[in-house]
Amino acid sequence: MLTNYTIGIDYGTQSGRAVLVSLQDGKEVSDHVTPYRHGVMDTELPHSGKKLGHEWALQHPNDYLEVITKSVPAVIRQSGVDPTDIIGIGIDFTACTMLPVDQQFQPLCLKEDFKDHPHSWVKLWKHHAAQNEANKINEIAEAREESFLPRYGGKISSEWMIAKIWQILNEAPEIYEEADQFVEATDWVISQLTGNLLRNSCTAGYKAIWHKQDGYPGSDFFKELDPRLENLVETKLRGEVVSLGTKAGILTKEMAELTGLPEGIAVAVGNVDAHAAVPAVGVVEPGKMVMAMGTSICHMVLGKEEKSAEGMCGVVEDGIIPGYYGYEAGQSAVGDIFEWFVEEGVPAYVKEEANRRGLNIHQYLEEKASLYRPGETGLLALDWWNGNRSVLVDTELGGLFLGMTLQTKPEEMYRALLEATAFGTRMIVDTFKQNGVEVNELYACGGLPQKNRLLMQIYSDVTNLPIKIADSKHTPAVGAAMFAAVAAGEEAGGYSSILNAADKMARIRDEIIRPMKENVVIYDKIYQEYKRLHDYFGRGENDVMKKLRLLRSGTLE
Ligand SMILES: Nc1ncnc2c1ncn2[C@@H]1O[C@H](COP(=O)(O)OP(=O)(O)O)[C@@H](O)[C@H]1O
Ligand SMILES: O=C(CO)[C@@H](O)[C@@H](O)COP(=O)(O)O
Repeated sequence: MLTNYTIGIDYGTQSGRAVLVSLQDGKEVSDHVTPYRHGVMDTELPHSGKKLGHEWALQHPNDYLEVITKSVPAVIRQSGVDPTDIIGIGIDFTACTMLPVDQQFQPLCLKEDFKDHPHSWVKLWKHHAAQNEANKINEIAEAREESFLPRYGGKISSEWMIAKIWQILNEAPEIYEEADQFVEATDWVISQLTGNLLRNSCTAGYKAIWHKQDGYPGSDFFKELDPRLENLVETKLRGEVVSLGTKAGILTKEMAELTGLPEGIAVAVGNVDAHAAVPAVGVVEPGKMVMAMGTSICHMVLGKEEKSAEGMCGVVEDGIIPGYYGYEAGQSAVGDIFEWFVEEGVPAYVKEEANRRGLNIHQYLEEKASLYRPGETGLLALDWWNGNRSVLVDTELGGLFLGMTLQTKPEEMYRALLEATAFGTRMIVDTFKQNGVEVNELYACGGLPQKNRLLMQIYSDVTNLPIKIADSKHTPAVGAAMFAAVAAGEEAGGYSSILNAADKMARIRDEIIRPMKENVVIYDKIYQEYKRLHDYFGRGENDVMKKLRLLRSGTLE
């Protein structure tokens, strides 16, 4: 056991990161990042340059394979570890990131006949163009009093599998017809490593309305959505759904040659990025909320009973850790909002000054924004730059700044954006608590906790909760490596369960960020105003944000 290692790969929004992890203590021996060559394709297709509509977000499946062929050999090389000591590999992915494939699991977008068709490509989690379909799914599910709806906080999101599939059917029936199956990218990558296509219970549960006891919604529900969808589950969503930590198969000879890994090692079934992070910070019991903080935030918490909370993304039995109900909620833009501001919203003098001081713009603005006390900017923002995932589940909402004057400074606006995202998290925490899901402390992982100290203090002050930070550069990847150790099994030198793996491998920093009393009091007052604005613009009292969208698309009647 002591000399064994596994590899975990975290497929994020902009890059894939591999880590080689020691099974003895969870230490990341080496890591390597491969940025996606095609990034997020949200304006046009490769090859043809064909324009994409508003709210589209696609990816290139070959970028995922490039992460394997570049980052895996790199981590083996850097580590100096003997490849024969590597006993398994696992991955986690953004979700629902899905694609249509043919019978040989080949993505339709890689076939000559379909490469110029936008609907043949991978739809990234943040592809929000299936909102009409999501609205209809919700309307019909509500009218039929479908029992699955409360498990998803009352609403199915346009980010998820069924809405995305239905959009394909509506806008490109020929692609729908041609697809042998629609699969999560995480399951597709595993099929490329093993030759087996298995659906993991985590993405199926959270993103495709699958339930451990009830399975998918009935064919009568799908038929009412659209008669052409009646047999979707038995046809294009068919396949075994297996639990996390299951061995999907063994690494193929071809993949072994491409990566330098031994042929035949265990490959774990796919997982979701945020969910994989939970055991990696040692959270295997209720009351501890894990925030995977990057482009977006996913909020994960475990419970002993199945409860319903408005706007949560889902509660899935065994969805994160076996034996518990796993709850997920989220904010669909966080780091992305800060990036938007840094790229689109700061004047030249800020860039020059940051440059002169050898800081990036985030660092420069964080430093300046830290000099303010809560409330001092006089600003309040709504964090809906990419819609609202929880608790409103509405991708058609937009961002808002309030209180600007001729004296407003960029650092004040940056601080207001950091605060707005913290208020969004508080809304989620409060909603869970009000519905009987315990949240007593926060655990943070992902890129943001390491990059922005002010942000973390604001989150602690706004929620009035202590925050523990992951002691790992790529926490979800470590989680994926832990599930790989479980897939390999004790007999191969791995672990018999994810609880045992977490016990030995989870790592958090010693330092805890604690709420500062004087800040908590002021933020509590500002939060009441945030809540009022949130409800006013988000719950239908003033639909101006939606009207503006309709005006933009020329469809306001
Ligand atoms: N110093 C910073 N402060 C706040 N946000 C930052 C900072 N540096 C980068 N970001 C944001 O972090 C996000 C990337 O987060 P990361 O966790 O690395 O990636 P991913 O979400 O793809 O997993 C980007 O949206 C970027 O704008
Ligand atoms: O929605 C989920 C998980 O359910 C995430 O994959 C999605 O928010 C993307 O996460 P990142 O911000 O890229 O870490």
